[in-house]
Amino acid sequence: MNADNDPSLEEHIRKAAVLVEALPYMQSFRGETFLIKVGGSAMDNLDLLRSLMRDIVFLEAVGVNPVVVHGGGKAISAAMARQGLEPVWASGLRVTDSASIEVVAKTLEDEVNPMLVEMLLRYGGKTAGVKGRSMLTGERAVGHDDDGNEVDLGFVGNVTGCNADAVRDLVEREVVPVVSPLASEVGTGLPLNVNADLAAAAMAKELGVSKLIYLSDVRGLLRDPSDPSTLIPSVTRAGTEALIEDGIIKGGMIPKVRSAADSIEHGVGKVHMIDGRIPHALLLEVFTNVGIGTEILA
Ligand SMILES: Nc1ncnc2c1ncn2[C@@H]1O[C@H](COP(=O)(O)OP(=O)(O)O)[C@@H](O)[C@H]1O
Ligand SMILES: CC(=O)N[C@@H](CCC(=O)OP(=O)(O)O)C(=O)O
Repeated sequence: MNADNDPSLEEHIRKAAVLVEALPYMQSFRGETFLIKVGGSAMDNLDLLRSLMRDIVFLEAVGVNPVVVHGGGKAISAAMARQGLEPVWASGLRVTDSASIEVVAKTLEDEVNPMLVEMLLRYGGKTAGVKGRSMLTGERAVGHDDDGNEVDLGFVGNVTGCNADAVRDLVEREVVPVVSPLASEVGTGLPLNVNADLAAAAMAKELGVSKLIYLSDVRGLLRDPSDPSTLIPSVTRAGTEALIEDGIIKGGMIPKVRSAADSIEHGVGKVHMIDGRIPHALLLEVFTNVGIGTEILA
């Protein structure tokens, strides 16, 4: 049969060509570990979330070792509202009292984590949910109000230690770990609520991954957060500090970027910040040279 006069065959040939275009990327990433942080804001649309989980299964099938750390800030706020609890924030972190930490743990470990595991399984992935607090240790974080006064954040932690042996073990068995962002308090063993970006960066450092990929609801780092056309495609670690000093990077983006920069200083190859609202954002970023988000380099 001649492809010239068979449009359906031409379409199949085009699809094969798309696969082959990804070959050099697949060859260079084979055997590498990517830490993928899925933010709560990338979970708004369940169809897109399922599609993202399928892309993660795809990565695993072509030889990459994906490790997932998830957030779930929006789900926590919704669960708190159902219990009549009002979310309070300081320094971009949720002030977490003893009633709230129960909601945080239940939402992240018993709802969001199993949902992601279930989605990965549905696409034929091998996967296991992992409680962050079985690996991460932390100490109480201190927040600040707008006037710079210290705020007691309750059961909120900074990560001080990470024993990722359980995750390495899963990766070696080609199982995709899905990790929830809580830590055990040093000394007491109490659960601490950890910002998921910080948990992801700590694990990325410990695992020495080649890529740390943040999926959120913005195109990437923007010069003007309200204007997607101001995307910063590439920035160095030092460049991010300048963007913070200039007030371009604000709010919850500050801990994300600082922890990302710190992870690069400690051996992580590259950080990508991409928009989970774009279908196949992850595959586009990794397997093409389109570069749809922001990359942070050494
Ligand atoms: N310079 C910036 N570029 C992009 N987003 C920014 C910037 N400064 C602040 N932001 C805010 O950071 C948010 C993303 O961070 P965050 O809320 O922590 O996401 P997630 O919960 O998905 O991890 C964006 O929705 C945006 O409002
Ligand atoms: C201390 C703190 O703020 N913890 C976060 C943990 C979840 C998270 O970080 O979720 P996202 O990635 O969706 O923002 C919280 O309670 O919302």
